[in-house]
Amino acid sequence: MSNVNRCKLYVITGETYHPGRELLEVMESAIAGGADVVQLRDKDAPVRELLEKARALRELTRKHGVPLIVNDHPEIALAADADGVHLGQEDAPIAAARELLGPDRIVGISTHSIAQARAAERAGADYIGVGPVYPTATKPGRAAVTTSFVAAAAAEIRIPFFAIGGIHPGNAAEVLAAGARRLCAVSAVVGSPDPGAACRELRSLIERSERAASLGEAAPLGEGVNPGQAREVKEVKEVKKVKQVNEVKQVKEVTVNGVRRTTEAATLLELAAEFGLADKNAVAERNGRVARKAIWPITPLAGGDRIEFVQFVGGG
Ligand SMILES: Cc1ncc(COP(=O)(O)OP(=O)(O)O)c(N)n1
Ligand SMILES: Cc1nc(C(=O)O)sc1CCOP(=O)(O)O
Ligand SMILES: [Mg+2]
Repeated sequence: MSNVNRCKLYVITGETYHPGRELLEVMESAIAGGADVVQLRDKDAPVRELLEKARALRELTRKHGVPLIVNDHPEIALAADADGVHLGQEDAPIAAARELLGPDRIVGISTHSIAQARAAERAGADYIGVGPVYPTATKPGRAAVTTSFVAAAAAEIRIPFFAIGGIHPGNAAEVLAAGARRLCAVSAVVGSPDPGAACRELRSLIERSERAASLGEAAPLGEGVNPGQAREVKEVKEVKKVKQVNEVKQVKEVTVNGVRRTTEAATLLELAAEFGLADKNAVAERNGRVARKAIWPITPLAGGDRIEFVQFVGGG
């Protein structure tokens, strides 16, 4: 079965957003635009109808090599041979879904606080939803968790997380800057007259944020970045470094704004979170080089590092 690690743009069905257009046509357009994981979510359909939709989406997603997740119903996920199930905090427990679906299918869960995110990771979830980042008509009445939860998840959670809730091309950059590497959307995609175009916009923002993340860190203050091969080599090195630091949490001594302290933070974002800066308008310097906020999640910390944080207040 598939894994979600490689997935960046998660699109969930929402038929009320596209009256007069077929489910399969809308989702095929989303996939063509770059949706790389799809969820069947239908809160109103009777079970038999839900199973039919799941089977139809299974055929479509299989044709395109995209994982299919079924919302709420592990048994329908199994019957339709979907790749996995998405659970909410009030749905079946992760362990029960895992028992039914086995070790290879995907079990994801919604989280609305860092405590729930930690619990999901401990319980063996394959991924979590982090949201709703913004208020959304798709989930009325649920309070927004804001980008501060995104930043906290980026600093701490090691399984993949998808930021969800009110995300659209106009605010996705803010969510990505807070540390999200994966986005999830319903209305912005399936409610768009051109779901493929909406996905292309979201994907291009994700890819731009990834590029910014891997480019920025090596640039000394005021100096440009060399394009081409050097960049690719550096990207690979950065990813390897972050993987290594994420595997082993080490106590290290660093100097922050001139003051020595010990920390277990593995990345600049984790260190920023210790100072309450993860969701603030701030910039950092690491060993004399500017590290823009977009790259904090992938900037490793090493013992002896000298970090300067500058927080901007009142727009200045
Ligand atoms: C990827 C993803 N994240 C969150 C949700 C919401 O799940 P839940 O809280 O169970 O609410 P419903 O979708 O069931 O109304 C999701 N479906 N997918
Ligand atoms: C179904 C759902 N779950 C959420 C959560 O935070 O758990 S937010 C959400 C709705 C997402 O839809 P849209 O992209 O239209 O805002
Ligand atoms: Mg649910």
